[in-house]
Amino acid sequence: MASNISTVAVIGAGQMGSGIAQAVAKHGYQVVVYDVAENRVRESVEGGARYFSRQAQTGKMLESEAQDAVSRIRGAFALSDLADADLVIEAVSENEALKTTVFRDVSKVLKAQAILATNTSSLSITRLAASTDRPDRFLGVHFMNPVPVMKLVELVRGIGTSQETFAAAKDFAVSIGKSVTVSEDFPAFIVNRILIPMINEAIYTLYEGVGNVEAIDTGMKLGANHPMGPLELADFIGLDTCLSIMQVLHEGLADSKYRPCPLLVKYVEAGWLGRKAGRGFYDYRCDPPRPTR
Ligand SMILES: CC(=O)CC(=O)SCCNC(=O)CCNC(=O)[C@H](O)C(C)(C)COP(=O)(O)OP(=O)(O)OC[C@H]1O[C@@H](n2cnc3c(N)ncnc32)[C@H](O)[C@@H]1OP(=O)(O)O
Ligand SMILES: NC(=O)C1=CN([C@@H]2O[C@H](COP(=O)(O)OP(=O)(O)OC[C@H]3O[C@@H](n4cnc5c(N)ncnc54)[C@H](OP(=O)(O)O)[C@@H]3O)[C@@H](O)[C@H]2O)C=CC1
Repeated sequence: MASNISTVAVIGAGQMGSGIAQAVAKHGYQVVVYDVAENRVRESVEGGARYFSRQAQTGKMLESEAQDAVSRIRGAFALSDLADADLVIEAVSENEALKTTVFRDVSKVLKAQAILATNTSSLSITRLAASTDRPDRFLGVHFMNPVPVMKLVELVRGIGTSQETFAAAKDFAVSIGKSVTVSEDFPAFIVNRILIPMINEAIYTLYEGVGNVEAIDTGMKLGANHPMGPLELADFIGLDTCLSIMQVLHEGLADSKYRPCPLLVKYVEAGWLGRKAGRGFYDYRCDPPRPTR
């Protein structure tokens, strides 16, 4: 475990917050998970129990280790329950106004020395830091989905992030078994600057009728050895998140090559957000999932 960090709070109990809680609890930290939706908190804690039970069943953890890990994740139903956190990882939806409101509210209950980290996929770390009471103790700690499986964490300093904060976050990421890369604070950082325009291009390829969903995904899986096709991956990430990232790239870099595909906009407007909504480029209510185009 990293020195000076024993309790980690996760705000936002969606797919990323829940995965972060599992990865962190697995490595000995106490974890507190908070979400505005109480049912999400319960589902996240239950999801953690299922994850560790599978780890024990498949021999990846001893039964006793798995049970200990489960007991380290607790749900929180008020921000005041996060008061003893040494590190807070914010993983609410990719919306700047929402995130700054969360930082303002949580700052009131945190210890002065607590580190505040954001799992944002694209937003300016410096600008988010400026909305907090601790820009020196603020940074981007960008996990990849699914968190328990993916090896990388991208670290991003804001202009005011202190060296101590950066070093503590790096030690923490390494202590939970992740490899670290460092990105400068530019829209969407490194991984998403490259990955999400590729996904957007796949959606244009669909929009312009070059190929259907199946042809595009099969092409990239078998032709480029990607583990998931780009449309399957977009559904996995969440189409709302993909659109937000494209908008940040488009506005932040002022280059038309980042224009979000109108079909992506349409799917998000329809509420077809991908796997988490039951429908996106595939309909997950069918088994196996059926392409929607
Ligand atoms: C948007 C952003 O800001 C940044 C991002 O995250 S971009 C997205 C980055 N992620 C990717 O690109 C993921 C691409 N996809 C993959 O790598 C793979 O399809 C995958 C790892 C998700 C699944 O791999 P797979 O071989 O097809 O499936 P499967 O055999 O079922 O799973 C492999 C392992 O992952 C585990 N796994 C799969 N999904 C999981 C999840 N959601 N949570 C926990 N574990 C999971 C499985 O349990 C399995 O573990 P074991 O090997 O220990 O049994
Ligand atoms: N999806 C991905 O592949 C990746 C996403 N990220 C980033 O992680 C963050 C979360 O993404 P993801 O987990 O996919 O999104 P999800 O939509 O799965 O989860 C977001 C969660 O935040 C909750 N929430 C909304 N407002 C608040 C609030 N005020 N306080 C607490 N919780 C709130 C949402 O609740 P409700 O649904 O009720 O609104 C939801 O449970 C985003 O910044 C995203 O860019 C980073 C890496 C990869």
